[in-house]
Formats: sequence, C-alpha cells, structure tokens
Amino acid sequence: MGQTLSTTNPLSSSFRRSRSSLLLGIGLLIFLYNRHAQQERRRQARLSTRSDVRIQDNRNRRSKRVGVDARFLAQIKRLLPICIPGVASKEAALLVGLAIVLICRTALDIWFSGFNGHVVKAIVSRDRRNFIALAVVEFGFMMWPMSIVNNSLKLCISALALSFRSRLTRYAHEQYLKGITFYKVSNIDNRIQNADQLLTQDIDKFAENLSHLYSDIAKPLVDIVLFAYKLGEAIGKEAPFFMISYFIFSGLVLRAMSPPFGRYTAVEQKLEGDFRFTHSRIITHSEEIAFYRGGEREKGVVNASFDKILRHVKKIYRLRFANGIFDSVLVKYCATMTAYYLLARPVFDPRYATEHMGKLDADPTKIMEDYSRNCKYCLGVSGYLVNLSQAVGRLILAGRDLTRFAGYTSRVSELFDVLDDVNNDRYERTVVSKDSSEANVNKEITPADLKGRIITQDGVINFENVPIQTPNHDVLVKDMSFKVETGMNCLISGPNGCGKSSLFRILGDLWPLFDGILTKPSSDKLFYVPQKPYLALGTFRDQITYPDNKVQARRRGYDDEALMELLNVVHLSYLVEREGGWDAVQDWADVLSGGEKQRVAMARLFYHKPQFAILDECTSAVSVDVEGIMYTHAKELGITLFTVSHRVSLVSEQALKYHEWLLRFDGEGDYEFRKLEESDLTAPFASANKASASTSGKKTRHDEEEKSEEDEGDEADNEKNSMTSSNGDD
Ligand SMILES: Nc1ncnc2c1ncn2[C@@H]1O[C@H](COP(=O)(O)OP(=O)(O)OP(=O)(O)O)[C@@H](O)[C@H]1O
Repeated sequence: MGQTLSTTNPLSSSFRRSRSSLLLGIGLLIFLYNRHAQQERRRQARLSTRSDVRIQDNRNRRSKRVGVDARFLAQIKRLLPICIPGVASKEAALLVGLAIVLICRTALDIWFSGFNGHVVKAIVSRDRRNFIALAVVEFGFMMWPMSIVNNSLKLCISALALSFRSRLTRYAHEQYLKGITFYKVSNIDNRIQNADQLLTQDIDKFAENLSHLYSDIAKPLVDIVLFAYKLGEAIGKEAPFFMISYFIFSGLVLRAMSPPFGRYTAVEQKLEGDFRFTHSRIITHSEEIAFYRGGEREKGVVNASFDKILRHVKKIYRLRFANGIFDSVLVKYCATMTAYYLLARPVFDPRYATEHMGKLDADPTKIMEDYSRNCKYCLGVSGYLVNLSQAVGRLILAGRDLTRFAGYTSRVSELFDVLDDVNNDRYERTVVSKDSSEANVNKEITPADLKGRIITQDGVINFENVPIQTPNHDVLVKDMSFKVETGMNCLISGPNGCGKSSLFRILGDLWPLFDGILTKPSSDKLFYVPQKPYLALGTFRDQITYPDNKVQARRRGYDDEALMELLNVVHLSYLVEREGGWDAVQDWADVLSGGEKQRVAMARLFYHKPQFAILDECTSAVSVDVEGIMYTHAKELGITLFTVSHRVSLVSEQALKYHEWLLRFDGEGDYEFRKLEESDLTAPFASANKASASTSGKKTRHDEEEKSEEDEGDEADNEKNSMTSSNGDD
C-alpha cells in the first residue's frame, strides 16, 4: 500500500538501505553518459582529415574564417540540391526511412526504460513468474525489433553518406573533367592547390558529416522532448529543466574554455601529409637517390619531418591533459552532483514529492522500479535520465561538430565555385611579386579580358597580332603574326623560357587568348607530342590509341593488326610479345625505356593522323635512323610538323631535311618567321651530326648533344647574331 511520505515514514529506512546502491547507480549513469560523450568525440575525431578545418588561402597563407554563419547557410543551400536532387530521389527516400527508424528507436528506448523498471521490480519482489514473463518472453520477443532498428539506423546513415558522396563526386567529376578544366584549375587559376584531396577526401568527409548531422540533430531533439516529458512525469517537471539547463551551461563553458583543438588537428594532419610526402618522394625517385647513395641525406629529411609531428602531438597531449581535468569536473562530477540532487529530492522532500508527483509510493520495490526506470543503465539501453543526458550531450557535440562541418562545406563549395568560374572563363590567381618587398597580388581574368577571336578552319594556322601572354599577365611576345599552311613544316627555336611552349598552349586552347585573331583547325586535328610522353593507366593497346579506347579504335578501323603496323613503323613490334600481349596492363612509365616511350608517342601520333603535330623535343632519346623513319612516315601521312628545339643546330640533320620554315624567338620579346636557310646550320654541328649518324647509326640525339656540348656557347652567340629581322612576317 502506498502512503504519503513523511519524516517518520518507514520508507525512509528502506531508502537508506538502498542508498548506497542508488548512489552507485547514479555514479554509473553519469560515468556512462560521459563515456558515451567520449565515444562520440572519438568518432568525430576519426572523421577529421588532414584538410579538416584548414580553410586557407594557400598562396597568402591567410586563414579564412569558417563558421556557422550566413555564408555557411548559403553554401549548404547550394550543395543540398546536388546531394538531394528532388523529392522523388533515392536520397529523399533514405531520409524519410531514416526519420522512421529514428522514431522507432526512440519508441523502443521509452519502452525499454519502462520495461527495465518492471524487471527490477520483479527481482526485488521475488516474483519469479513475472520475471520470466518479462526477461525471457517479452525481452526475447523485443530484442529482434531492437536489433533490427539499431542496425537499420547504421545502414540508413551509411547508405545516405554513400549516396551523397556519389552525387557530389559525380557532379565534381563532370565539372572537373569537362574539356580541359582540370588543367585550367591548376595552371591558370590558382585558388585551389590540392584538387585531388578536395575531390577525394573532402567530399567524402562532407558527405559523411552531412549524413550524420541529420541523425545527430534530429534524434537528440526528439529524445529531449520525449524523455524530458517522461522524466517530468516521474520525478517532477523541474528535474528535466534543471538537467538540460546544466548541460547547456556546461557545454557553453567548455566551448569557451577549450583550446582550438580543431586547428591543432588541422596542423597535425598537415604535418602528417608532409611526412607522407617525404616518403613518397623517396619511392618516386628511388633510382636517382640510390645512384647518389643519398639514403643518409634522405633519412635526415624524413626524420626532421617526423620530429615536427612528435613535437606538435606532444603539445596537443599536454593541452588535452589540462583540458581533460576541467572537462571531467564540469561534465562528469558536477553533473553527477546535479543528478544526485534531482533523484533524491522527491525522496527527501515530501512536499516536493506531493506537489509534483501526487504522492510517493512507500513500497520499496516500487521505489526501486522507479529508480531503474528513471536512471538506471542496463544492457546498453538506459533510463529516462540517462537518455535525456545523452540526448543533450549529443546535441552539444553536434553543435561543436557543426563548426567542423562548416569547414568541409566551405572547402567543397569553394571547389565547386572555382570549377564553375573556370568553366565560365573566370580565373583568379595570386601572383608572387617579383619585388620581394611588395605583397603578392591577386590577378583576375574575366571574359572581358579575353578580346582574342578564334576562327576554326582546316589546313591552316594563322596568328594575327596575338600576344604570347602567360596567365600571370607576363607578356613574352607582344604581338605575334605568322601563317602556316598544310605542308609548311616548321622549326621553332629560341632560348629557355622564351615562350615556345606557351605558343602551343595558346594554340591548343590551354591558355586564354587575350587578343588578336587565331585561325586554326579544331583541337582534335592538332596533336602534341611532348619530350616525356604521358602513359595512361590501362593496356598496352591503350598506350597507342590514347585517349581512344579499344572500341573507339575499332570504329576508326584500327584492329590489333593495324596497330601492329604502326608499331612496325617505330620499330616497337617486339613490345607486344615482351609485355604479354595487347591486353597486358602494366605501370608503363616504369616498364618502358625513355626511347621506347618516345616511340610509343610517335605511334600514337600516327594513329591519330592529325593535320598538325607539335613535336616538343620528342625524339631526343630515339636513335637517329628511327627518327628519320618517323619523320618520313609523318610526312607520308600528310601531317604538318612543328618541331621545337632550343637551337636549330641541335636539331638532327634528319629532322632538318623535313622542315622548310623557321620560327625563332630571341628571348627578349622579338621573333622571326622565315624560310629555313643553309646558314641556320653551323658547319661544325652539321658535320658532327653527319659523322655520328654515319658512324654509329644508332646514336641518339642526347649523344649528339653531349658531343657538341663544348661548342654550344659559341653556337648561341652565332644564332643571336644571325637574327636579321624582328616581328617579320615572311
Ligand atoms: N602556367 C603558367 N603560368 C604562368 N607562367 C607560366 C606558366 N607556364 C610557364 N610560364 C612561364 O612562361 C614563360 C615561358 O615558358 P615556356 O614554357 O613557354 O618556355 P619555353 O620557351 O618552352 O622554354 P623551354 O625551352 O625551357 O621549354 C616562362 O617564364 C614560364 O615561367
């Protein structure tokens, strides 16, 4: 029989008897709350990456302010439609599913809190039948929905994160690999320095945080409302209010007092990245380092980098130790005191109990049941007080994580902003000032700056008053005019950095056309063969047909037999057998020698049969006889050649036979374009080439260059002196 609690009530003695276990229980529940909070923190720490909240202007090293503000909301507004394209999308369905699972989870928590109380009551009152009905039958039945709901929650969150990542990554790939945006992002615009990291890790972290954020905010909110209501019913309305207020207060104090661990994590990740980089350099350049016996030197470099990490991490540990003491006192022990007070108050204060709970039951088993329901933590599912505390704790942590999430949001939306801009011919670039006393300057290129006009026409390349200007706005040649038609094979020469490659970057649409008129065939009819050819990931066949794949090659009439004919031309047919057939997949950059790579690139040129080919010192490692065969074949295919070399005299006699025109830069802003003349070839070089070609027959251009090294200085002078006119159209 229940009766109103009074100071003489026998209930007081029974309460005293169970007081020690009650105190133990409260301590346990606070400990468990704190453990949960720690687990949450650890989970979030795992989510952090090297980029984390490092939102920095890479050039100027200015830290951008990233926070939960209007800018953040605008960025979210922009990114959300990419993640959730519509109400009929898979992501919308997953969100609804997740909401349903979250509600089920809360309903089960409430059920369990009550159930737990009943079990304790059955044990305390030694009611075996009731205990078996509860602990075996009811629990045996309910464990299935509990297990299913818990795992559904994890599944929904993971599926949502994966869907978000998939949407964002595909969108980013679409933008990044559209045309040559990937080139422009790193070569013309320089707002983002590490597109690879943004496209891989940062998008992934953003998606993961976004998917968790929904459950991390929605579920605690639902829990707080429901458990506060239930707890209010059980021990009075003031209790949940008091507990929530305390957690909010402690959360705010902790937030204000904590050192900037987010920033420290970012620095740590950067140092880790630098450390990884020192090791990856050793792997990439292992051969060169081994030849130099540079192990000791490299050990110094990697150890220095590792020491920086150690120093930083030790500093973080010291700060965490000091902060942890304060954190424990405020969140763990003061919260324990608050909970003691709240749970004991109806027992000690009969007026409060009568006022808030009607009357308190005197039956000790009922008190035990109430205690269990209200606060006890059992089998991972907790009572009202623990649930409420956990919900508030999760909300506080979610608030903290929102700042980190704002960091990811900023990085991902910055990536998309830059991609958008670049795709619309808007570029921004921080230019390092030539005068060290001046600050770096920000330069912009907008569509209004691009006054040049491109006319697409087959069989001709015509530069009319085109400036050769770098993305930094450095003018290499102020005003260039020359015209090359089909069959006018042309040598391009000039000193280092004079603008030879820049000319072709403009021709290939890699760099913007600031002024003048450029008439040229469409980009697919121009082909660039660099000194170090790019070898793609894929089969041996792919190396010849790049960027076409097998199917596209077939469509162009190239089966394996036809491709073998191309290999015969460049004397590479033996490679098919050596490397295990056309479908063999290797790391081709490692497997092929320098000369083989260049010959693969020539075979690729013949496969594409462009109208014009730019040969950028691409035969330097090829034997002279094979070089001649390649030029002949190019001519037979009707490919007009632009061959780049620092000096005319360094071009082999073989190559010269196939060129009639000369475009020569003087390195000081002037150029000449005219017919190639005998006098352009200095006698010693011509004879040296002839001699080496006739004696060895297999000598490479490198060998020839070395032989003539001594004479290079004189040759350069000769060339400069032979410049007759400037800015002249032939
Ligand atoms: N992406 C870029 N942004 C800004 N400036 C660049 C860029 N690429 C090259 N430059 C600058 O343009 C100038 C001309 O470079 P370019 O590559 O055209 O020289 P080059 O004549 O081909 O030299 P080399 O014979 O050494 O290959 C150099 O001063 C170089 O620093």
